[in-house]
Amino acid sequence: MDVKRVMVIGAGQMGSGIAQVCAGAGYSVMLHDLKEEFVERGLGTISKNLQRQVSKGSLQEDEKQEVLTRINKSTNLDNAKEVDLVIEAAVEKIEIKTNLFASLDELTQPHTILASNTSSLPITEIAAATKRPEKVIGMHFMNPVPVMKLVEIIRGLATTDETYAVIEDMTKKLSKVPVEVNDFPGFVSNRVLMPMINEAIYTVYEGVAAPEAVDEVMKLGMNHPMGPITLADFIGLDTCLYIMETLHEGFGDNKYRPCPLLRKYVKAGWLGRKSGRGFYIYE
Ligand SMILES: CC(=O)CC(=O)SCCNC(=O)CCNC(=O)[C@H](O)C(C)(C)COP(=O)(O)OP(=O)(O)OC[C@H]1O[C@@H](n2cnc3c(N)ncnc32)[C@H](O)[C@@H]1OP(=O)(O)O
Ligand SMILES: NC(=O)C1=CN([C@@H]2O[C@H](COP(=O)(O)OP(=O)(O)OC[C@H]3O[C@@H](n4cnc5c(N)ncnc54)[C@H](OP(=O)(O)O)[C@@H]3O)[C@@H](O)[C@H]2O)C=CC1
Repeated sequence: MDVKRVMVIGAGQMGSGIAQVCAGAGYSVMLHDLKEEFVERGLGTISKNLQRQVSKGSLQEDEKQEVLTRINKSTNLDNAKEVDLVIEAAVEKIEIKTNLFASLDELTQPHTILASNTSSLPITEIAAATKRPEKVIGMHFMNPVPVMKLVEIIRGLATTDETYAVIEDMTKKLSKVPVEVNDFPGFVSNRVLMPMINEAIYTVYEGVAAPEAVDEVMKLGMNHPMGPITLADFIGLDTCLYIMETLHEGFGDNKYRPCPLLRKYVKAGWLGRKSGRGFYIYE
Protein backbone atom coordinates (compact mmCIF):
# COMPACT_ATOMS: atom_id res chain seq x y z
CA MET A 1 0.00 0.00 0.00
CA ASP A 2 1.28 3.44 -0.93
CA VAL A 3 0.54 6.21 1.58
CA LYS A 4 -0.31 9.56 -0.05
CA ARG A 5 -2.76 11.27 2.29
CA VAL A 6 -2.22 11.50 6.06
CA MET A 7 -4.39 12.82 8.89
CA VAL A 8 -2.57 13.96 12.05
CA ILE A 9 -4.82 14.11 15.12
CA GLY A 10 -3.85 16.65 17.78
CA ALA A 11 -2.23 19.92 16.71
CA GLY A 12 -0.08 20.26 19.85
CA GLN A 13 3.70 20.22 19.94
CA MET A 14 4.00 16.66 18.57
CA GLY A 15 1.11 16.77 16.07
CA SER A 16 2.31 20.03 14.52
CA GLY A 17 5.86 18.64 14.20
CA ILE A 18 4.60 15.42 12.62
CA ALA A 19 2.41 17.38 10.18
CA GLN A 20 5.41 19.55 9.27
CA VAL A 21 7.75 16.66 8.45
CA CYS A 22 5.04 14.76 6.53
CA ALA A 23 4.19 17.83 4.41
CA GLY A 24 7.91 18.52 3.97
CA ALA A 25 8.35 15.02 2.53
CA GLY A 26 5.55 15.60 0.00
CA TYR A 27 2.57 13.98 1.73
CA SER A 28 -0.82 15.63 1.66
CA VAL A 29 -1.66 16.30 5.31
CA MET A 30 -4.83 17.04 7.22
CA LEU A 31 -4.13 18.55 10.66
CA HIS A 32 -7.02 17.79 13.00
CA ASP A 33 -7.87 19.05 16.48
CA LEU A 34 -11.00 19.64 18.54
CA LYS A 35 -11.15 23.38 17.87
CA GLU A 36 -10.11 25.60 14.99
CA GLU A 37 -7.98 27.76 17.33
CA PHE A 38 -5.83 24.71 18.24
CA VAL A 39 -5.30 23.89 14.57
CA GLU A 40 -4.38 27.53 13.89
CA ARG A 41 -1.90 27.48 16.79
CA GLY A 42 -0.31 24.30 15.35
CA LEU A 43 -0.07 25.89 11.90
CA GLY A 44 1.50 28.98 13.48
CA THR A 45 4.21 26.78 15.03
CA ILE A 46 4.87 25.08 11.70
CA SER A 47 5.08 28.40 9.89
CA LYS A 48 7.52 29.74 12.49
CA ASN A 49 9.75 26.64 12.22
CA LEU A 50 9.78 26.83 8.41
CA GLN A 51 10.56 30.55 8.54
CA ARG A 52 13.57 29.79 10.75
CA GLN A 53 14.82 27.44 8.02
CA VAL A 54 14.26 30.16 5.38
CA SER A 55 16.23 32.67 7.48
CA LYS A 56 19.10 30.18 7.75
CA GLY A 57 19.01 29.59 3.99
CA SER A 58 18.24 25.86 4.24
CA LEU A 59 14.78 26.38 2.67
CA GLN A 60 13.54 28.69 -0.09
CA GLU A 61 10.50 30.93 0.48
CA ASP A 62 8.54 29.18 -2.32
CA GLU A 63 9.37 25.77 -0.82
CA LYS A 64 8.01 26.98 2.51
CA GLN A 65 4.76 28.04 0.83
CA GLU A 66 4.53 24.65 -0.94
CA VAL A 67 4.89 22.82 2.37
CA LEU A 68 2.20 24.99 3.95
CA THR A 69 -0.24 24.46 1.07
CA ARG A 70 0.07 20.69 1.55
CA ILE A 71 -1.44 21.05 5.06
CA ASN A 72 -5.23 21.32 5.34
CA LYS A 73 -7.16 22.11 8.50
CA SER A 74 -9.72 19.78 10.07
CA THR A 75 -12.03 19.93 13.06
CA ASN A 76 -14.36 17.19 11.77
CA LEU A 77 -13.18 13.61 12.30
CA ASP A 78 -15.28 12.52 9.27
CA ASN A 79 -12.42 13.90 7.15
CA ALA A 80 -10.51 10.74 8.14
CA LYS A 81 -12.39 8.90 5.40
CA GLU A 82 -10.14 10.62 2.85
CA VAL A 83 -6.77 9.40 4.12
CA ASP A 84 -4.53 6.30 3.84
CA LEU A 85 -2.89 6.78 7.25
CA VAL A 86 -3.94 8.41 10.50
CA ILE A 87 -1.22 9.39 13.00
CA GLU A 88 -2.83 10.13 16.36
CA ALA A 89 -1.00 12.59 18.64
CA ALA A 90 -3.72 13.59 21.12
CA VAL A 91 -3.15 13.57 24.89
CA GLU A 92 -1.57 10.58 26.66
CA LYS A 93 -4.80 9.14 28.11
CA ILE A 94 -5.89 5.61 27.24
CA GLU A 95 -9.63 6.40 27.19
CA ILE A 96 -9.12 9.31 24.76
CA LYS A 97 -7.05 7.12 22.46
CA THR A 98 -9.38 4.07 22.55
CA ASN A 99 -12.42 6.31 21.87
CA LEU A 100 -10.62 7.97 18.96
CA PHE A 101 -9.50 4.65 17.47
CA ALA A 102 -13.01 3.14 17.76
CA SER A 103 -14.42 6.16 15.85
CA LEU A 104 -11.61 6.10 13.28
CA ASP A 105 -12.26 2.41 12.65
CA GLU A 106 -15.87 3.27 11.72
CA LEU A 107 -14.98 6.33 9.62
CA THR A 108 -11.90 5.35 7.62
CA GLN A 109 -11.58 3.21 4.50
CA PRO A 110 -10.73 -0.47 5.04
CA HIS A 111 -7.14 -0.05 3.77
CA THR A 112 -6.34 2.85 6.15
CA ILE A 113 -3.59 2.26 8.73
CA LEU A 114 -4.18 3.72 12.21
CA ALA A 115 -0.96 4.73 13.98
CA SER A 116 -0.51 6.21 17.44
CA ASN A 117 2.31 8.49 18.57
CA THR A 118 1.70 7.38 22.16
CA SER A 119 4.73 7.67 24.45
CA SER A 120 3.91 4.69 26.61
CA LEU A 121 0.39 3.27 26.28
CA PRO A 122 -0.26 -0.31 25.09
CA ILE A 123 -0.70 -0.47 21.30
CA THR A 124 -2.45 -3.83 21.73
CA GLU A 125 -5.14 -2.24 23.93
CA ILE A 126 -5.60 0.69 21.53
CA ALA A 127 -5.85 -1.79 18.65
CA ALA A 128 -8.46 -3.86 20.51
CA ALA A 129 -10.82 -0.86 20.34
CA THR A 130 -10.98 -1.43 16.55
CA LYS A 131 -11.99 -4.27 14.24
CA ARG A 132 -8.69 -3.91 12.38
CA PRO A 133 -5.98 -4.61 15.00
CA GLU A 134 -3.70 -5.88 12.22
CA LYS A 135 -3.60 -2.31 10.83
CA VAL A 136 -2.87 -0.58 14.16
CA ILE A 137 0.72 0.32 15.06
CA GLY A 138 2.80 2.63 17.26
CA MET A 139 4.75 5.33 15.39
CA HIS A 140 6.58 7.16 18.17
CA PHE A 141 8.31 10.36 17.07
CA MET A 142 10.66 12.30 19.35
CA ASN A 143 10.40 15.95 20.34
CA PRO A 144 11.24 18.28 18.56
CA VAL A 145 10.02 16.22 15.62
CA PRO A 146 11.72 18.23 12.83
CA VAL A 147 15.11 17.71 14.53
CA MET A 148 15.13 14.25 16.13
CA LYS A 149 16.07 11.29 13.93
CA LEU A 150 14.41 8.44 15.80
CA VAL A 151 10.99 6.92 15.20
CA GLU A 152 10.32 4.02 17.57
CA ILE A 153 7.95 1.64 15.78
CA ILE A 154 5.84 -0.55 18.04
CA ARG A 155 4.04 -3.68 16.95
CA GLY A 156 0.84 -4.60 18.77
CA LEU A 157 0.08 -8.29 19.24
CA ALA A 158 -1.87 -8.45 15.96
CA THR A 159 0.08 -5.93 13.82
CA THR A 160 0.95 -7.57 10.49
CA ASP A 161 4.31 -7.51 8.70
CA GLU A 162 2.61 -5.62 5.87
CA THR A 163 1.50 -2.79 8.19
CA TYR A 164 4.97 -2.69 9.74
CA ALA A 165 6.61 -2.48 6.29
CA VAL A 166 4.41 0.47 5.21
CA ILE A 167 5.28 2.44 8.36
CA GLU A 168 8.97 1.55 8.20
CA ASP A 169 9.10 2.69 4.57
CA MET A 170 7.30 5.95 5.34
CA THR A 171 9.63 6.66 8.29
CA LYS A 172 12.59 6.44 5.91
CA LYS A 173 10.84 8.75 3.44
CA LEU A 174 10.57 11.28 6.28
CA SER A 175 14.40 11.01 6.60
CA LYS A 176 14.04 9.41 10.03
CA VAL A 177 15.52 6.20 11.39
CA PRO A 178 13.04 3.46 12.38
CA VAL A 179 13.79 1.23 15.37
CA GLU A 180 11.47 -1.71 16.01
CA VAL A 181 10.45 -2.52 19.58
CA ASN A 182 7.83 -4.67 21.25
CA ASP A 183 4.70 -3.55 23.03
CA PHE A 184 5.55 -3.11 26.73
CA PRO A 185 4.84 -0.04 28.90
CA GLY A 186 7.00 2.92 27.87
CA PHE A 187 8.51 0.80 25.05
CA VAL A 188 12.30 1.38 25.19
CA SER A 189 12.60 5.19 24.98
CA ASN A 190 10.45 6.15 27.94
CA ARG A 191 11.21 3.08 30.02
CA VAL A 192 14.79 4.31 30.11
CA LEU A 193 14.33 8.11 29.91
CA MET A 194 11.35 8.79 32.17
CA PRO A 195 12.61 7.10 35.40
CA MET A 196 15.73 9.28 35.04
CA ILE A 197 13.59 12.42 34.74
CA ASN A 198 11.39 11.28 37.66
CA GLU A 199 14.49 10.65 39.79
CA ALA A 200 15.83 14.10 38.88
CA ILE A 201 12.53 15.59 40.11
CA TYR A 202 12.94 13.57 43.34
CA THR A 203 16.33 15.21 43.92
CA VAL A 204 14.59 18.62 43.73
CA TYR A 205 11.69 17.38 45.93
CA GLU A 206 14.07 16.07 48.59
CA GLY A 207 16.13 19.28 48.57
CA VAL A 208 19.28 17.61 47.24
CA ALA A 209 19.72 20.43 44.72
CA ALA A 210 17.90 23.22 42.89
CA PRO A 211 16.55 22.50 39.37
CA GLU A 212 19.35 24.60 37.82
CA ALA A 213 22.00 22.56 39.68
CA VAL A 214 20.46 19.21 38.68
CA ASP A 215 20.43 20.36 35.05
CA GLU A 216 24.03 21.57 35.19
CA VAL A 217 25.20 18.24 36.64
CA MET A 218 23.63 16.26 33.81
CA LYS A 219 24.62 18.71 31.05
CA LEU A 220 28.24 19.25 32.05
CA GLY A 221 28.80 15.88 33.70
CA MET A 222 27.03 13.58 31.26
CA ASN A 223 26.99 15.72 28.10
CA HIS A 224 23.19 15.67 27.85
CA PRO A 225 22.03 18.45 25.49
CA MET A 226 19.38 19.51 28.01
CA GLY A 227 19.26 18.84 31.73
CA PRO A 228 16.45 16.46 32.85
CA ILE A 229 14.38 19.18 34.56
CA THR A 230 14.51 21.39 31.46
CA LEU A 231 13.68 18.32 29.36
CA ALA A 232 10.67 17.50 31.59
CA ASP A 233 9.38 21.07 31.07
CA PHE A 234 10.04 20.69 27.33
CA ILE A 235 8.16 17.37 27.04
CA GLY A 236 5.26 18.60 29.22
CA LEU A 237 4.88 17.69 32.90
CA ASP A 238 1.41 16.22 32.27
CA THR A 239 2.88 13.87 29.65
CA CYS A 240 5.75 12.94 32.03
CA LEU A 241 3.25 12.12 34.79
CA TYR A 242 1.00 10.03 32.50
CA ILE A 243 4.04 8.06 31.30
CA MET A 244 5.19 7.36 34.90
CA GLU A 245 1.64 6.25 35.76
CA THR A 246 1.63 3.87 32.78
CA LEU A 247 4.98 2.38 33.87
CA HIS A 248 3.83 2.12 37.51
CA GLU A 249 0.52 0.46 36.65
CA GLY A 250 1.90 -1.64 33.78
CA PHE A 251 4.78 -3.22 35.75
CA GLY A 252 3.30 -2.97 39.26
CA ASP A 253 6.76 -2.03 40.49
CA ASN A 254 7.18 0.72 43.05
CA LYS A 255 10.39 1.92 41.46
CA TYR A 256 8.18 3.69 38.90
CA ARG A 257 6.11 5.69 41.46
CA PRO A 258 5.69 9.26 40.15
CA CYS A 259 7.31 11.94 42.32
CA PRO A 260 4.67 13.80 44.42
CA LEU A 261 6.18 17.12 43.27
CA LEU A 262 5.48 16.17 39.65
CA ARG A 263 1.84 15.42 40.58
CA LYS A 264 1.55 18.72 42.44
CA TYR A 265 2.81 20.76 39.49
CA VAL A 266 0.42 19.05 37.09
CA LYS A 267 -2.51 19.63 39.49
CA ALA A 268 -1.48 23.33 39.61
CA GLY A 269 -1.59 23.51 35.81
CA TRP A 270 2.17 24.07 35.69
CA LEU A 271 2.71 21.88 32.66
CA GLY A 272 6.10 23.20 31.58
CA ARG A 273 7.01 25.23 28.56
CA LYS A 274 3.65 24.78 26.83
CA SER A 275 1.72 26.42 29.72
CA GLY A 276 4.35 29.10 30.39
CA ARG A 277 5.40 27.64 33.74
CA GLY A 278 6.81 24.37 35.05
CA PHE A 279 10.02 24.02 37.02
CA TYR A 280 11.07 27.16 35.17
CA ILE A 281 9.12 30.21 34.02
CA TYR A 282 8.82 30.92 30.27
CA GLU A 283 7.89 34.25 28.68
C1 LIG B 1 8.48 11.95 25.75
C2 LIG B 1 8.64 11.04 24.60
O1 LIG B 1 7.75 10.22 24.36
C3 LIG B 1 9.83 10.98 23.75
C4 LIG B 1 10.63 12.23 23.59
O2 LIG B 1 10.45 12.94 22.65
S1 LIG B 1 11.72 12.51 24.79
C5 LIG B 1 12.53 13.99 24.28
C6 LIG B 1 13.58 13.70 23.25
N1 LIG B 1 14.26 14.93 22.92
C7 LIG B 1 15.36 15.34 23.54
O3 LIG B 1 15.91 14.64 24.39
C8 LIG B 1 15.86 16.68 23.12
C9 LIG B 1 17.06 17.09 23.90
N2 LIG B 1 17.51 18.43 23.44
C10 LIG B 1 18.22 18.58 22.29
O4 LIG B 1 18.55 17.63 21.60
C11 LIG B 1 18.59 20.00 21.93
O5 LIG B 1 18.54 20.80 23.09
C12 LIG B 1 17.67 20.62 20.82
C13 LIG B 1 17.83 19.83 19.52
C14 LIG B 1 16.19 20.64 21.23
C15 LIG B 1 18.07 22.07 20.61
O6 LIG B 1 19.41 22.08 20.25
P1 LIG B 1 20.38 23.33 20.56
O7 LIG B 1 21.66 23.02 19.91
O8 LIG B 1 20.32 23.64 21.99
O9 LIG B 1 19.62 24.53 19.93
P2 LIG B 1 19.72 25.19 18.51
O10 LIG B 1 21.13 25.34 18.04
O11 LIG B 1 18.91 26.42 18.69
O12 LIG B 1 18.93 24.16 17.58
C16 LIG B 1 19.53 23.12 16.83
C17 LIG B 1 18.64 22.87 15.64
O13 LIG B 1 17.34 22.41 16.09
C18 LIG B 1 16.30 23.29 15.61
N3 LIG B 1 15.28 23.38 16.66
C19 LIG B 1 15.49 23.64 17.97
N4 LIG B 1 14.32 23.58 18.64
C20 LIG B 1 13.36 23.28 17.75
C21 LIG B 1 11.97 23.09 17.82
N5 LIG B 1 11.31 23.16 18.99
N6 LIG B 1 11.29 22.79 16.69
C22 LIG B 1 11.94 22.70 15.51
N7 LIG B 1 13.27 22.85 15.37
C23 LIG B 1 13.97 23.15 16.47
C24 LIG B 1 17.00 24.60 15.36
O14 LIG B 1 16.32 25.37 14.37
C25 LIG B 1 18.36 24.16 14.84
O15 LIG B 1 18.24 23.80 13.48
P3 LIG B 1 19.50 23.89 12.44
O16 LIG B 1 20.45 22.80 12.88
O17 LIG B 1 18.87 23.63 11.11
O18 LIG B 1 20.07 25.25 12.61
N1 LIG C 1 5.74 15.91 24.40
C1 LIG C 1 6.61 15.02 23.98
O1 LIG C 1 7.83 15.20 24.13
C2 LIG C 1 6.12 13.78 23.33
C3 LIG C 1 4.81 13.41 23.35
N2 LIG C 1 4.40 12.26 22.72
C4 LIG C 1 2.99 11.87 22.74
O2 LIG C 1 2.32 12.62 21.75
C5 LIG C 1 0.96 12.87 22.19
C6 LIG C 1 0.72 14.36 22.17
O3 LIG C 1 1.64 15.01 23.03
P1 LIG C 1 1.93 16.58 22.90
O4 LIG C 1 1.87 17.00 21.49
O5 LIG C 1 3.15 16.82 23.69
O6 LIG C 1 0.67 17.16 23.70
P2 LIG C 1 -0.02 18.60 23.59
O7 LIG C 1 -0.75 18.79 24.88
O8 LIG C 1 0.96 19.61 23.11
O9 LIG C 1 -1.08 18.42 22.39
C7 LIG C 1 -2.15 17.53 22.38
C8 LIG C 1 -3.22 18.10 21.46
O10 LIG C 1 -4.22 17.11 21.21
C9 LIG C 1 -5.49 17.73 21.39
N3 LIG C 1 -6.52 16.73 21.71
C10 LIG C 1 -6.84 16.21 22.92
N4 LIG C 1 -7.85 15.32 22.79
C11 LIG C 1 -8.16 15.27 21.46
C12 LIG C 1 -9.13 14.57 20.70
N5 LIG C 1 -9.99 13.72 21.25
N6 LIG C 1 -9.17 14.78 19.36
C13 LIG C 1 -8.31 15.64 18.77
N7 LIG C 1 -7.38 16.34 19.44
C14 LIG C 1 -7.30 16.16 20.77
C15 LIG C 1 -5.26 18.72 22.52
O11 LIG C 1 -6.30 19.64 22.64
P3 LIG C 1 -6.60 20.24 24.13
O12 LIG C 1 -5.55 21.26 24.35
O13 LIG C 1 -7.97 20.79 24.02
O14 LIG C 1 -6.54 19.09 25.10
C16 LIG C 1 -3.92 19.31 22.08
O15 LIG C 1 -4.10 20.33 21.10
C17 LIG C 1 0.83 12.19 23.55
O16 LIG C 1 0.31 10.89 23.39
C18 LIG C 1 2.27 12.16 24.04
O17 LIG C 1 2.49 11.13 24.98
C19 LIG C 1 5.28 11.47 22.02
C20 LIG C 1 6.59 11.81 21.93
C21 LIG C 1 7.14 12.97 22.62
